[in-house]
Amino acid sequence: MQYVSTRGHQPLGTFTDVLLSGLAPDGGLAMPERISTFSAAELERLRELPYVELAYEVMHPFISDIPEDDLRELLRRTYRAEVFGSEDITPLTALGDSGLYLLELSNGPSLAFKDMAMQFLGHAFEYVLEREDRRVNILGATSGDTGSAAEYAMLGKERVNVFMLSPQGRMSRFQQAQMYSLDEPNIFNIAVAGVFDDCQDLVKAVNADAEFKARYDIGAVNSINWGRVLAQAVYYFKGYFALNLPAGAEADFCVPSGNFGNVFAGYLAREMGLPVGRLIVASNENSVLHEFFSGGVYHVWPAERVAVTSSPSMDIGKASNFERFLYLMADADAGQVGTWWEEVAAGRPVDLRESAHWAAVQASGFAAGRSSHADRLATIRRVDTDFGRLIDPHTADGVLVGESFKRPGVPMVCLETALPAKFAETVREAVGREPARPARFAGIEERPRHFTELPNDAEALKAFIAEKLGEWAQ
Ligand SMILES: Cc1ncc(COP(=O)(O)O)c(C=O)c1O
Ligand SMILES: N[C@@H](CCOP(=O)(O)O)C(=O)O
Repeated sequence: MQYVSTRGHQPLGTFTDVLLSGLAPDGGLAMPERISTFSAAELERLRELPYVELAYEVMHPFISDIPEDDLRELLRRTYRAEVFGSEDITPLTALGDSGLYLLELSNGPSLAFKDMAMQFLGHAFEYVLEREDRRVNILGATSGDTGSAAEYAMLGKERVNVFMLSPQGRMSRFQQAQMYSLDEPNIFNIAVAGVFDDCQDLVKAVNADAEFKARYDIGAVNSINWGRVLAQAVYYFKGYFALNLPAGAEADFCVPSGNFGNVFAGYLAREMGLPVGRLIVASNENSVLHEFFSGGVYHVWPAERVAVTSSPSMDIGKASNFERFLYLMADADAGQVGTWWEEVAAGRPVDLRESAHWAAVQASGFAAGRSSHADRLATIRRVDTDFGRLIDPHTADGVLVGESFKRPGVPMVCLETALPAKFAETVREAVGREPARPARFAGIEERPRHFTELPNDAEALKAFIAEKLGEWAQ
């Protein structure tokens, strides 16, 4: 399988090429040249498979350059009960007889759904770098969860350094402590004076400097990396099959969203033939995605408009993977995507209302809703009281919006994107008690912190990376 850029259509190589290179040279995102699909009979065959086998079936059509046995071994190493808490890996829990379900994605090392793909990336990077005798410097941006998931996945990996940008003061205390308490030679935490979108723009600016990128072997672990999206598609299959529906019956999914990676993975699963009816995008107060799906205009929010909320990982005004979605809505017309993204870069709206693309969006199964702090608190409280289940603020946004789109007779699977322990302040405010936390995180907020403060400036970041890497040579 070959990959192309959403903007230029130039060949980007095969899976391992895009795994290591992150952004395309023209600033676009990697997409497979076609999306392989499962027939109804093939889907029936997948129904009973354990997670590792299911992951293999979903992912291998997109990975032509890792031998089958090696890919199976990488997946076996990744999706283990010791790492994800159960043989099931992503258990599905019914919320009473409401027809709502929680797909548990947050039982991995960092207590957020990011581990589901990031643990795979950790093993895949190690495998490919060893095979090619190379090293990589990962540059990432986090609003709180990608950072710790990436750092935990890359801990002790000799061929990988991680430079992780986070928005100073905009994450929960637990999220900050998870990252900043690490004192490892290959991990560099950088607190940027700005919002998550500034951090993401810095990552893109450094990637756009072809000379610097090549010289320092810069790679990516955000969902701009296709490997993340592909590995995330697997749990939609797992969640769907766990519902035990008759062949072909639809299920809807509701996804707390920010950078649009998770819900895009759901769309990929739908495009591959999984009977997903509707994909519901749940936003918090930073509702740029809700604005698009309800009005047809994508207009990124500038940093000063992005609010600090109690579901901070979704405090995003510019959703990276939206580009992949619009690429598909434009029928893989990379020229059109390039034109749209010139508008996005200039801060101007992309208005699809009068175009055929809007009809494509409306036929895509997407819908969107949004939530507020008060909604979040009420939902955490209600789910706790009615179903005896404590959920985190992001999952609460998903449950609230999911409920509002629930169709009679069609199950609504809400993705649990983090555990409440990561957001104790808000959970305490909602239910008046402390969420449980695994013993390994006891007192984490009190541990010494290791991070560097930098301005929102690409040159300062490049200077920092260059200083840390010294005379970098493969
Ligand atoms: C807990 C949590 N929920 C939801 C999201 C939003 O997911 P996405 O960026 O894939 O849309 C994030 C961050 O990405 C997150 O960390
Ligand atoms: N919410 C994320 C933001 C980055 O998302 P990604 O899926 O593109 O890595 C975070 O917690 O860091």
